[in-house]
This record gives sequence, C-alpha cells and structure tokens, in this order.
Amino acid sequence: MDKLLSNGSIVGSLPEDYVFPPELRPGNLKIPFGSNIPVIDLHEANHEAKSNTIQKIINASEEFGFFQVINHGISLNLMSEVRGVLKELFEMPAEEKQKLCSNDPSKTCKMFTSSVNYATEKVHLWRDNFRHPCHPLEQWQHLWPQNPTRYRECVGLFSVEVKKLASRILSLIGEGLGLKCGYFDNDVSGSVLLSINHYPPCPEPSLTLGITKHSDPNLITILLQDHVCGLQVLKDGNWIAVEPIPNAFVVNVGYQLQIISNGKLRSAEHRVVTNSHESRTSAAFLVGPTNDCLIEPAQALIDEHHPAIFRSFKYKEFLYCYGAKLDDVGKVLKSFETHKN
Ligand SMILES: O=C(O)CCC(=O)C(=O)O
Ligand SMILES: [Fe+2]
Repeated sequence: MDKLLSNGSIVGSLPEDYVFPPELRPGNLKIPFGSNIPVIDLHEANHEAKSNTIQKIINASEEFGFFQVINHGISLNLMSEVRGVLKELFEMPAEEKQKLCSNDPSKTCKMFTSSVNYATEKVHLWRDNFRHPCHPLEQWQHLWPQNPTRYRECVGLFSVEVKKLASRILSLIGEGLGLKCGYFDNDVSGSVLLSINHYPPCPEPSLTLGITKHSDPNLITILLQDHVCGLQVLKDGNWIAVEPIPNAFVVNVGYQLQIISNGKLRSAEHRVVTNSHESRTSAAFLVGPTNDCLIEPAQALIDEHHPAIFRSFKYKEFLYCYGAKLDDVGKVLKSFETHKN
C-alpha cells in the first residue's frame, strides 16, 4: 500500500505515476456554470405540484442522468456534522489512517490511495478513498472506525436518512415511469456502499484526475459534496461542471436504473478534476441491488414497439464485469444488451 495522499502539502511537481496520457488529461478545468444540471425542490413533491416534480426528475434523468435536490428534508445540522467528521477522518495523523488501510480484498471497510487496483493500474488517481457498506446498519456499523469518535454515530444516522431519501426519489421515479408501487423496494435497492473521496490540492491539475470518466454500476447515487468544484458530467460530448450548492445532494442514475428503465433513463459518464489550492471531500452513497437480485428491464416498459434492450442477469454478474473492465467501463453495458444473448 502506497502512502496516503491526504496530509501531503504540495511539494514540487506531480509524481510521474499520476500523469495521464495526453488524450486522457482533463483539458478544460474551469467550466462556467452555464448549462448546469437541473435543481429539483423536493418540498414541492409533498404538494399538488407532485406530478410536476416527478416530470422534472424524469426529464433530468433522461437528459442529463444527473440532478441536484434541495429541500430534501435531511437535517442541515446533521449534514454539517457529517462534513466535520469526514474532514476529521482525513486530517487524522498518517499512522491512524494507515490502520484503516488493507490489501485484503475481502475486507469491506478500508482506506486506500487511488483505487483498489493500485498495484496494477497504469496511472494513479489523485485521491484517497475510504469506503464501507452501510445497510442494514446493524450488520455493518460495528466494523466502522472508532476514530474519529463520532464517526459511527454520525455516519450511521446520516446513512439511514440518505437511504430514506434514495427510496423517496426512487418511488417518484417509479411513479414517473409507470411502474407498480414499491418496484424499487427491497432487494433492488437493498445495498448501500458509502464511498468517501478526498482530493488533496494537486501540484499539476491539468495532468491528472481525481476520478476518471465512469458511470456508476449501481441503481442510484446520492452524493454529498462540499463547497469545492471538481465534479463534471459528460453531456452531448461536452463536460459540464456540477455547481456546489450549499446543502443540496447531487443525484445520479446508475447503470441498473438505465437497464430497468429499458434505456429511458441514462447513467451519465462523469469524472472529477483536481485543483491546486483547496482539498475537496465528497461522500457518495451508492444505493444498489443485493448481489443475487435479478435485474431486467421492467415488464411495464416492454411491448411490441419497445422490446427489451437488455437481458436478465444477477447483479453480481454485472459487478464482476464492471470490475474486470475498469479500463473501459463504457463497454460493460454492451455485454448486457439482448442481441448479445
Ligand atoms: O467526488 C465526486 O464528486 C464524485 C465521486 C464519484 O463519482 C463516485 O464516487 O463514483
Ligand atoms: Fe461516480
């Protein structure tokens, strides 16, 4: 395991093994917030404006695969406490963080630099990551760190709230797609992986990336970002920046939602760029199916004019493929299309 990046202040230039080949470098680092992703006021979903809100969510998920939610009902105090705890986590002394690192692939709760493929990847990512499952809480919470001391309690409370928010958004999406009530309950959204990213200031942001272009493998992702820019979404061949909005969550469609919606909703590709002056921390809650859950396009969306464009599979088969093709995840979805049967 290489040394974690987190506490490093910028010294000299970017190490060579973080330098991407020219065609994969970020290019435009500062993109104006012109054509930004839609912002949806969830408070409106409690009123007669509900069908309007549903339509906005469906439109955003079709067009961008991304939107932000405000007035989502999660306590602002809790959000701010969680931000504090995550900051504390990455600011811990190196020896303390090293205790959370492991090369054991079976370990579900661990910290690492770049990616789990550090030893074999061609270029490293400019980030540290700490991840662990969150749901059901009683199964995982005792495996989380005891330092920072408030970590288990704070992140526990927060993950339960975020799971409820994800269920609420999924239920609005289900209604918008015309699926039967409760379609996304239980196993289809039965797992939650919390993936916390910390991107320290980088000496050469134009040569490297915090995370390379990818779509998320799961169903839906709820992301808490801080005030620092970095997340970009690919739309019609152009990168657009996701503006940090205080106390909003960024929501994005994962591959499983694209498949279940039979291609109606799209899992947009996104990446993270770094900057030279401030660190950035984000917490992504990847809500997805349980490993043995059967995934297929929803029957309600298939008829003679709309044949299924994806085959049925167990989620673990998808994850295996996603993991194996990390160099070119764009190809993953292809192997689940019906004509490949
Ligand atoms: O850091 C971010 O804003 C995005 C992280 C992300 O895309 C991921 O964890 O899958
Ligand atoms: Fe992502």
